[in-house]
Amino acid sequence: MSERSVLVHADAQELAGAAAARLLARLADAQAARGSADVVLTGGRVAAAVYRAVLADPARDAVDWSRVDLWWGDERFLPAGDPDRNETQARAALLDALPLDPARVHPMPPSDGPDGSDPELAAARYAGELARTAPDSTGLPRFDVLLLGVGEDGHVASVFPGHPVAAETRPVSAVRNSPKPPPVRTTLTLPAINTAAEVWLIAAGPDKAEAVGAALSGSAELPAAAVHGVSRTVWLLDRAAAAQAPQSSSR
Ligand SMILES: O=C(O)[C@H](O)[C@@H](O)[C@H](O)[C@H](O)COP(=O)(O)O
Repeated sequence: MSERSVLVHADAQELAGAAAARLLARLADAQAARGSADVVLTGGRVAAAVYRAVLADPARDAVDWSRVDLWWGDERFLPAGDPDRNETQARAALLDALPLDPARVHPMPPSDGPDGSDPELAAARYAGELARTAPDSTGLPRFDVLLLGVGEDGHVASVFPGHPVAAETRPVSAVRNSPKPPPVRTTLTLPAINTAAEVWLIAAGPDKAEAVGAALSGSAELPAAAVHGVSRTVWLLDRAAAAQAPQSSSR
């Protein structure tokens, strides 16, 4: 049964530093155990703060970045290099400064890539890339850590409450009419997210308090309430985002 931890930090800066330190330790442990590590990145302001904190953390050298596979949980379906792409923002915040193996960095396809402006084809292409590195018949790599931000509406990745993508069973899906701009995206779906060994939900600020509180209370209609790691689910919050968390949850 998946274990849940809820860790509350004084503010967004402390949260980002703690999440970064935890991520580096987890990647180093995965490499010690199996020689490599797979991490799934997400987008948004909080995630970008975590990436910057990883760059600033001296412990980043404890990870052999040439043996890390980087995936994305979702992407805005925009041309390569667009400043609004999650990949562009992750590269600027961290990735371009790391000695990564380019063959092990797996961005979701851009809208000017081989599939042109068809997000369904782009989603299928990414599913194929995932399957190519899968160690078994699941069609997915062994994700050691899958990072998620949390939207004010309780979305994670690009899985939005009440949107058809929330019921999708294929591992990767196109998203049209996203309530959060831009309107077209690609995303891992809830079943794919829930194959990760550890799922980390990272949220900061008062505007997330209601969604975080509802998700931790088990509000079934929220994607943030529906995600869990196979071995561990970790909520990394600042005090403002944890303000409505049920008391029993904080530890
Ligand atoms: O593409 C995206 O926008 C993200 O993947 C999205 O899921 C994000 O993580 C949340 O909306 C939280 O964003 P903030 O951390 O900026 O509030």
